[in-house]
Parts: sequence; C-alpha cells; structure tokens
Amino acid sequence: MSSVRIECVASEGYRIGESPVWDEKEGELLYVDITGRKVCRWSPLTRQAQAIAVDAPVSSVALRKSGDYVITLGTRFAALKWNEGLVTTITQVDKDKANTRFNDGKVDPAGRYFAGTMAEEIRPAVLERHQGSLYTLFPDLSVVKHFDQVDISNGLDWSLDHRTFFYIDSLSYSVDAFDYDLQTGKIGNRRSIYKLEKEESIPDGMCIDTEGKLWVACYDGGRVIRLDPETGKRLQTVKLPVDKTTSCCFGGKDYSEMYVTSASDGMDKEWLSRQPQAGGIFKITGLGVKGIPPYPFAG
Ligand SMILES: O=C(O)[C@H](O)[C@@H](O)[C@H](O)[C@H](O)CO
Ligand SMILES: [Zn+2]
Repeated sequence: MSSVRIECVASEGYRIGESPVWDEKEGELLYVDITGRKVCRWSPLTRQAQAIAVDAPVSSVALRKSGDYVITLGTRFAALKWNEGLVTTITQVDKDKANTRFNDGKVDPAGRYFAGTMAEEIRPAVLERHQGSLYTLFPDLSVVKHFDQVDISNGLDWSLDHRTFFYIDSLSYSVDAFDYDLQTGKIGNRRSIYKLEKEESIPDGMCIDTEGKLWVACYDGGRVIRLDPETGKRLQTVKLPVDKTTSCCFGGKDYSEMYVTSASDGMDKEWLSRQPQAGGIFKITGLGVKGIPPYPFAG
C-alpha cells in the first residue's frame, strides 16, 4: 500500500477554486477562481501563482492546440492569450436566460470543449433550479446544446476507450454515464453509476485515472473518492483538511500527482478559522495511480 501525502501548495484563499488542468508545456497547474474572477497558473518551481483578472465569473480553463487557452466566462466561450492577458469572445450561450453562468468544462478526446451552465447561486448550492444546460463548442466554433433542465452542471470526463461520457449534475447527488460517440460528439443512454452517500455530500469536479477509475471531489464532503464505473463501487476515500473540495486532476511528473482545488465562499469566520487552508490548492502524492494528459481544444 502506498502512503498518501497531502500538501497545500497555494493558500491564497481562493473564493471558488475550480477546473485544475495540468499544462505540461509550461510544467504548471492551471485553474480558475470562479467568483474571484481570475485564471491562475501555479508553478511547482517557484511555488507561486500568477493570475489574470477577467470581467466575469470564469468557471473553466482548457488548453488549446494552437497555443494558449480557452475559458468559459459568464455565458461565453472565450479565448485567453496568457502573455497579453487578452480575452476575446468566441460565442455566447443561454441567450434566453438572464441569470445563468457557465460552470465546469473539459475538452473531449477529439478536441471538443464540453461545458455546462447553472443559475447564479444565492449561496452555495442554493439557486433557481433547472436553469442549466450542457453544451459543446466544436473545433469549427459552432455550439450544440445536448440537454437542458440542469441544476448545477459539474464534473465531466471520458472513459479510456472514449465510448462513455461521465457527467455530474451536482444536485442529483449522482455520477452519471452516457454512451459516447467520439466521431460525432453525441451522447445518449444516460444512467447513474454512483449515488453519493450522505457524508460525501455534493459531487463536484471529476477526473479519470489510467486504470479507468473515476475520482470525484466532494463539495462539503472534504474528500476525493475513487469510483469503479463498472461496478458502481467506491474504491477509496482521501480526506482533505478543507470541506469545500471542488475538483481534481492529475499532473506533475508522469501525471503521478493529484491536484485538488477548494472553495471558501459560503464559510463564516468561525468555519474559516477552523479551516485556514480553505480556498487553497492541494497536491496529493503517493496515490499509486496516474492520470492522463488533458486534451487540448482543437479549434
Ligand atoms: O464549484 C462549482 O462547481 C460551483 O460553481 C460551486 O458553486 C459549487 O460546486 C456548488 O455550490 C456546490 O454544488
Ligand atoms: Zn464544480
């Protein structure tokens, strides 16, 4: 059995840290602070984070094949040029909705950017229900809506054979699977593969490892859990020193480290004083399992 170690590598007290992505070219960890409205990049060499401020809640960041990044910003897909700090809108979604924003997003193995929306929260996990939708931004910059009636569109990833799409609508307390057609990017045959237990609280971000198992960050559960999507069984629980764990990804050398983001929004003074690392970025080593490189957006 390996010995798991957890270290807080950036304790900037982000409001809602989210969407960790390993940028292999830079050797740095990318992520966002949604309500803090910034895109960040943390260097393991300097142990410092750089940030680019943006003009709306920024909920996910992805690599781009042609260089730089794409982000989901408010209800927009946008391009981000890091060195220039320049953001340009690609396209907008939810044009018929007054009060939604994008939430989690990730690029599929064919270079399509999947991201879903949700109503703006009144406080964490309290919001007008069924306002969100799941979208794909294709490499030709066209957008398709897969479905609506989503509460909090959250974690997503694809199976190693690319035939299954995993998805979390947080308030369903379920991790779902769809059949996936990599040729077309179409999804179908939705089913639940895991229902969270009470102490696990709310399922948030997720990623897959090289053994095809899913890692799900549990918001208010203070943990990441490892699930077997074939059997629907939980295989492992790793507890973190903060309650609001939001998402996870693999990174570092050979993708052998796990990075976990967390949030501090919605915590009062007393809660924050008990968990001074709330809103920090955590590195977990010794899991004995690796991840896969993130796919870059092909547009
Ligand atoms: O991180 C996110 O995905 C959301 O933007 C957060 O606000 C929380 O997850 C949510 O409150 C709990 O479900
Ligand atoms: Zn999330």
